[in-house]
Amino acid sequence: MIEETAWAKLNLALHVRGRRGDGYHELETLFAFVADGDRLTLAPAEADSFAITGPCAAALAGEGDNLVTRARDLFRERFAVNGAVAITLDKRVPVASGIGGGSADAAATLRALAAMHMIDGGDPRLIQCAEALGSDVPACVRSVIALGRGRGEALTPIAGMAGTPVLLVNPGVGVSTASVFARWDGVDRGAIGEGDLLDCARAGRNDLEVPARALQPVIGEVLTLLEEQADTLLVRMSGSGATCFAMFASVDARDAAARGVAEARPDWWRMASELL
Ligand SMILES: C[C@@](CO)(OP(=O)(O)O)[C@H](O)COP(=O)(O)OP(=O)(O)OC[C@H]1O[C@@H](n2ccc(N)nc2=O)[C@H](O)[C@@H]1O
Ligand SMILES: Nc1ncnc2c1ncn2[C@@H]1O[C@H](COP(=O)(O)OP(=O)(O)O)[C@@H](O)[C@H]1O
Repeated sequence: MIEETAWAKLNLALHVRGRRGDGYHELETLFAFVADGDRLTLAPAEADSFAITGPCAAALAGEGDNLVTRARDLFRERFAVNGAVAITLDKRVPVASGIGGGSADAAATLRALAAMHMIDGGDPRLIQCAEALGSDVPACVRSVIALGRGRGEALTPIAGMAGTPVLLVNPGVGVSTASVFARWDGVDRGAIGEGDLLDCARAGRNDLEVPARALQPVIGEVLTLLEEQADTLLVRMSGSGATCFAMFASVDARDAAARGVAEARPDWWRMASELL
């Protein structure tokens, strides 16, 4: 049996640089990953099966299609391997929430199947599978801090900030990534700078915040609540929202903020963790 964590993805900065002819947008983004997320379990079996459990499972219950089974099928096709597999997805992060839940699940499935078939994690066919499954999936396969370009798949790993305490907060509303991109105003506000990661992130922005807030104004309340917490290093919305995060100078500051958020908004989803 193989267990994999689908580490949740954060965009420390997300600059939209232009619209492309293929329906995607040209991005520059600082990807980071959280040491927690959904959990995948895979085991060889007599017949294929797929079960979803966990606190956020209900949001996916009605959907026949899942990025996990798509990743499984594509992997088998590209690597020409057989063998049934029983997969369980413990869904712990909210669906359609800007932290790459589905992308991270697909990536974890690819990593687990590669391990099961003794295929190297850097095999170009694995990266091709990832690119075919979604713009964020290649970054999620590697799950290291990286600058992403293109539609997010062209990656340059960068150093810094592993272990930084982080708090993720979601107000319980799903946001469609395609709808948020469609509302971007088309203005290129410039590149991400070079140098220290935290300085670059702080000087950067999330260009999808304005369009996401237009669809879900509650995102503004999440950002305000996080900004009110003590000792934050960076407060920002991730991806196309609605999850926002704060990075902290200490574990104590993060834990105090988690208590503060729980008290103010007991109905909002929270995850206290640290950067990978
Ligand atoms: C915005 C980001 C930032 O990391 O994250 P999430 O909000 O999804 O977490 C990503 O670019 C999302 O990546 P991913 O979720 O893999 O998107 P895909 O399945 O490839 O595309 C979904 C839709 O988003 C839009 N899209 C996505 C990526 C991109 N560079 N330009 C786009 O315009 C397109 O409308 C596309 O049809
Ligand atoms: N394993 C999965 N987890 C989450 N969403 C999934 C999964 N498989 C398919 N989806 C679909 O992908 C959509 C985007 O979900 P998700 O990847 O969580 O978005 P985001 O990257 O914005 O957090 C969902 O609305 C859902 O319909």
